[in-house]
Amino acid sequence: MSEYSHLLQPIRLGSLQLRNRSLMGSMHTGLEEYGDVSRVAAFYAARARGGAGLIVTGGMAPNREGGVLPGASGLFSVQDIAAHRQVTDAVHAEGGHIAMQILHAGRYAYSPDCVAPSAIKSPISPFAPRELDEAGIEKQIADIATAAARAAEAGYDGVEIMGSEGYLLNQFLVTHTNRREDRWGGSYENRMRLPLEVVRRVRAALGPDRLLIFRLSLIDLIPGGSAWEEVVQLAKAVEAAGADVLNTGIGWHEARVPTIATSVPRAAFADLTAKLRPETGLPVIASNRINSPDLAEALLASGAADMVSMARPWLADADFIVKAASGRAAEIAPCIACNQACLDHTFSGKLTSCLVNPRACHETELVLNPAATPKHIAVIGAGPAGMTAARGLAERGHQVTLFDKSDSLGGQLNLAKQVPGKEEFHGLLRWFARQMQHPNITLRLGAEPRPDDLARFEERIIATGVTPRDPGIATEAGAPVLSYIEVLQGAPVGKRVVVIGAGGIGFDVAGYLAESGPSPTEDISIWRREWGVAPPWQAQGGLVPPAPQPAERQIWLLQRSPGKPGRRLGKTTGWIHRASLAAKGVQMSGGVNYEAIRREGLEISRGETRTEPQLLEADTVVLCTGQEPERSLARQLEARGLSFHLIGGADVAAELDAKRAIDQAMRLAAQL
Ligand SMILES: Cc1cc2nc3c(=O)[nH]c(=O)nc-3n(C[C@H](O)[C@H](O)[C@H](O)COP(=O)(O)O)c2cc1C
Ligand code: SF4
Repeated sequence: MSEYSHLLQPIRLGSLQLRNRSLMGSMHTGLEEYGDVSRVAAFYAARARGGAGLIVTGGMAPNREGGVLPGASGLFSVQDIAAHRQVTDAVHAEGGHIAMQILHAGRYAYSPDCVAPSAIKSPISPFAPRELDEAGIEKQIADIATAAARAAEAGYDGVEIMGSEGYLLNQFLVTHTNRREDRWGGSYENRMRLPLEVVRRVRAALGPDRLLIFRLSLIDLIPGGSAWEEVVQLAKAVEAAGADVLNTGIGWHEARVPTIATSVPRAAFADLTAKLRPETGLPVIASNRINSPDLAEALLASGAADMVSMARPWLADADFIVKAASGRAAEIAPCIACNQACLDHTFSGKLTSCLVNPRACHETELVLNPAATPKHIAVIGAGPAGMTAARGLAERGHQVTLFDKSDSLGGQLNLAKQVPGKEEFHGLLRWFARQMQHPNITLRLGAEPRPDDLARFEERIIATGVTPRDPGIATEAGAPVLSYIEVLQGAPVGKRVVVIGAGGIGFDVAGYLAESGPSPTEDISIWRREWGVAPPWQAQGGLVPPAPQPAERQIWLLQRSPGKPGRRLGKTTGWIHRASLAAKGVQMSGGVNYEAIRREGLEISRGETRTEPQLLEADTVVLCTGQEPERSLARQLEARGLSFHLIGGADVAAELDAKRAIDQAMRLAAQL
């Protein structure tokens, strides 16, 4: 029997028989708007081939006013059906099943034409919505039902109605956004009316045989959000209205609690799904931060859910289930929940991909074909760029020798994994190490090759990474200065610390120094206290006041440029880092000039006018002032007349950027 016997067990949902219990959760990738349906079809077909039991598409708008963005994809007319048919055919040809998600964004639509139950602007949108009148409400319901009928015609096995994350249906449910006094507002019965009417009409449009999934918000994480009893009441009513399955939705987009970031403990919300399961007769699906077959299996075995949704893990590895089912779980590329190439891209209007798998959403164009002429290739530097290049080249049939001067693989990933909230890097390093066990890769760790050693290779790839940049600040002899590398390698640090540089590394170092005791990511009760998530799920919206966190150290995090520190942090994660450090008492400040590092601390002045110097007393000053490309070997090769390719930090080292490094390495490996 497989170690994943629960995960791989078939399940019947409505009249649909699925081959296993894994659901690829809905993700709007931006591919749909690219205008090349074959790429969308290839993206989903790869996941069907990789064993996904059921795929749910990214949210499709039922009409123009309901689109997340003005150009958002949808099923607006019968003309759109043929394009969607290509996608469903491609998935079915691989033995998979696919449902289309219908998402009406309501006041979250980034458009001046957005609509909502009441004219209350969302804090995350510049547009105030128009309050729907009776006819407007009927139009939205009818458009959603029509989209469902078209989905059935396009060959989808069913639809998922997006009822969570603060979109239109969710907006009707809570008084936070629904102040109506007609039959669509007021009592909870009235506020439930729209979602329930949508379910009834979608069921009628689909007929009895297609699947109807309702994505239900189990915890809104906003003030005035639904209470648990209301969630249960809605679940029962949705069942009675004709849904087949309940999928878990967590938190509104405007919530100030992280719900999918890497610092969120794995399966942090699965106990909500477990609590809902006995309340209805419907199968339930757990979601959020479930990223390994072991965890999915454990949840199913414990009876927490009937199926497990994984969204981003299917970006990181299109062969998730095939690998799990064939004893190759260790080869599954792990989603580290960084959001850097997926959600951050979506929110910047860029095509989604994946930091660990740059082929995600580039299936047709970034292909590792067998090499026409296999070569002997040296890769110098075993960080993420070097390892990605080595593996890609090896898969294509090249013979690769991978050198690194240190005794271990991973380069700067070994530092990242020390940071509380970045525990996923341990798994990423294990996966990379496993990837290097390829018959075409020879590892030469603890080796610093000289140009003469490299002359015999047909290609040379320099991935030697970075060295910390010297910021050129006047420094008194004996001043207590450390580099971020020394700190993350465990050098002793005092109780009063100034961190110079508020980029990603500065934030990581401040977080590392501010945390004593167990990491909240590894202890869910600490995490809940830190973010004010109510453990017994009784509080309205699931929120309680966060517990104050005693500060172990006095920490300053400074940056030279004026304005908000950490502006270049991830679009969807920057606020989490700022809020987390603020809660730990870290003082963040921009517009700071570093005058001198003294034995007593850091002397600063402020602003362009350079105010009177002030001494920030500190026992340790930590430099997080950027990096320089490490190119000494490249220069030696140049002098020797040997050609080479530069990748990763050795090429561009403005800020450590594993996403760019891995993408660049993979593209080079595909070309050589
Ligand atoms: C790039 C991206 C786009 C998403 N788009 C949608 C969407 O259109 N509809 C939806 O219900 N959820 C969407 N989600 C949320 C996912 O379905 C899922 O709930 C979330 O990623 C947490 O699950 P995971 O940890 O398995 O990724 C999106 C997530 C990502 C990363
Ligand atoms: S970019 Fe990061 S969060 Fe997104 S799928 Fe890849 S590893 Fe996961």
